[in-house]
Amino acid sequence: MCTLFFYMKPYWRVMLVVLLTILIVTATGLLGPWLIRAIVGLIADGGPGQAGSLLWISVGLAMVYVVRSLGAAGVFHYSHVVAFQVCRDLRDAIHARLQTFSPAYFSARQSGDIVTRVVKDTLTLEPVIADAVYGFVTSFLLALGIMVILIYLSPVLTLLALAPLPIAAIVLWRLGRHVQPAFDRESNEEGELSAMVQDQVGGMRDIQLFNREAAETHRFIGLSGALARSQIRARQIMSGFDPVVEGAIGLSTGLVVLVGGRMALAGDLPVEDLVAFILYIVTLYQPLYSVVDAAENVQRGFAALRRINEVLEYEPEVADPPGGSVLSRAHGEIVLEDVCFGFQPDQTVLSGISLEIPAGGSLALVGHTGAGKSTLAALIARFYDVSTGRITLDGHDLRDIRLSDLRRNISMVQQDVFLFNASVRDNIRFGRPDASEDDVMVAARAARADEFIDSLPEGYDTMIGERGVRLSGGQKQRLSIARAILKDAPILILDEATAAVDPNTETLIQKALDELMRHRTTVIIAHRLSTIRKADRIVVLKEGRIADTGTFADLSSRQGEFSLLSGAA
Ligand SMILES: Nc1ncnc2c1ncn2[C@@H]1O[C@H](COP(=O)(O)OP(=O)(O)OP(=O)(O)O)[C@@H](O)[C@H]1O
Repeated sequence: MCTLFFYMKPYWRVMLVVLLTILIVTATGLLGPWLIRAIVGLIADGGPGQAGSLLWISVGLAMVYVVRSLGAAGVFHYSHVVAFQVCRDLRDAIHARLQTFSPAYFSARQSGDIVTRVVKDTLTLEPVIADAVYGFVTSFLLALGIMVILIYLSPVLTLLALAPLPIAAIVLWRLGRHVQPAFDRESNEEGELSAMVQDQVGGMRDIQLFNREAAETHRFIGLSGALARSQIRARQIMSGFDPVVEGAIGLSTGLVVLVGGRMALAGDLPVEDLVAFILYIVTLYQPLYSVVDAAENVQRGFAALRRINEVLEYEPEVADPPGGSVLSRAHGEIVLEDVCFGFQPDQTVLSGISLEIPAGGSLALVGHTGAGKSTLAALIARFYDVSTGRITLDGHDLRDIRLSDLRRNISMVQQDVFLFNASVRDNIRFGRPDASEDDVMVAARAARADEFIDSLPEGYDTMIGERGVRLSGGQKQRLSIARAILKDAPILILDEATAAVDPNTETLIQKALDELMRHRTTVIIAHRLSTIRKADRIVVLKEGRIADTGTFADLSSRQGEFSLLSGAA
């Protein structure tokens, strides 16, 4: 709830307008039955002189309802103005927060669930802010005003009229306690369903290739059915609310008519006061009605807010150091001192790694699959923090350098290339949005990507589809190399950068990469040992430890782990 108020605060002026309008709506709501009371009084008194007064009160009554409806329109409009803006701010905040999380956060969660939190959960709060918050304020003010009037009209009848209220409130509260877990379950299942659809859409080729359509449909139907059951269960509990309120109104009105009617017959209560009393009781229970109506939104809103807060309050494993040192362009000396790391506390992926890569030097990491090569590269880019030991860049512990400065100094070409659903040009420009058209073309040429780009229907303007689906694996890899070339960072990490291209193209790209590596500190990960021949130093990793190290010539002449890998290559 605090989160909600925090995000509503900037809109206090508009909220003040809404509050003033609510006062108008409340005042006119109280005035309506009062004028009807006056009309009944006039009629009861009778006599020829009453016709003029009747006209004026009728006009007044009509005016009251016109003003009330205009006020209600104002409340509706401005409350939604606030609500949608608060939702937008929350959405922006949660999205901005996600940008600061390390890969550990994303690998532990389903992307569809994260999308649901950003897009859907934030919108679930809209009716809470627009209707519920103002609904509660209006209801409270209206109830307060009516109580004053009722006591003024007849304290005894007021007591009778209010008798069912505590019972109704207790029953509603007890029902409400069951609704919240039902809505929590519903929200979580919605997230799971989105995640499943996202997963299935991404993996549709494999689903079809392995003939898993029926099984996946069955899985979907299972979760979809569970969601429907949760939704029905929550509404089933909610359906108990209406009869409670209706029952309370009925009981209250019945008691007032019985006792108030006898009082009127005995001449102890003017008939117009009895009429007004009955009208006010219905109006008094009306707020209870809107509270009940709003309750569903509020319960759903709370469930959504909990999921939003989980993201907003999540402490990223890798964070900017407070007052971290500023690093403009690094020389590129990287040192690993007795580094150990595991993705989970009880897991060891790398242990006892000590390495030095001088500025401008190149280091190749080789080893069997799963040896920890990509993990080591990820530690240098500080996607994760080391468990023990430390990594330094130009003598600074990575944890002391501002993340944006560190990442600005690193270009990475990864095995699993990620491209955005944008034009070829924008994808190459991703790391340097201000790059000129010429710079983009020079980078594309250096990565041997220019030829295939020119053959695309719209050249550099061609949209490449989600994750670059309209390109081949080798084309994607060349675009990602062009992107790294354009970024022009002093540290280059090539993680199987040429694995997806044919041998001829690989030779061409290798030339471009050799050129690129010349002035940069480079970490190369490759299974094809031919690509690391020129590295200053090669480190052989085995089960997360350094098994051997030396130049290509050194290692080739020894009968160690490297020769086993060469044999495999
Ligand atoms: N996000 C993760 N969470 C948990 N364990 C992981 C994660 N990523 C990798 N691992 C594990 O860490 C180990 C090292 O993986 P890594 O990707 O570094 O190996 P690699 O040497 O680069 O392999 P390859 O040559 O196949 O790319 C593996 O056992 C892998 O299962």
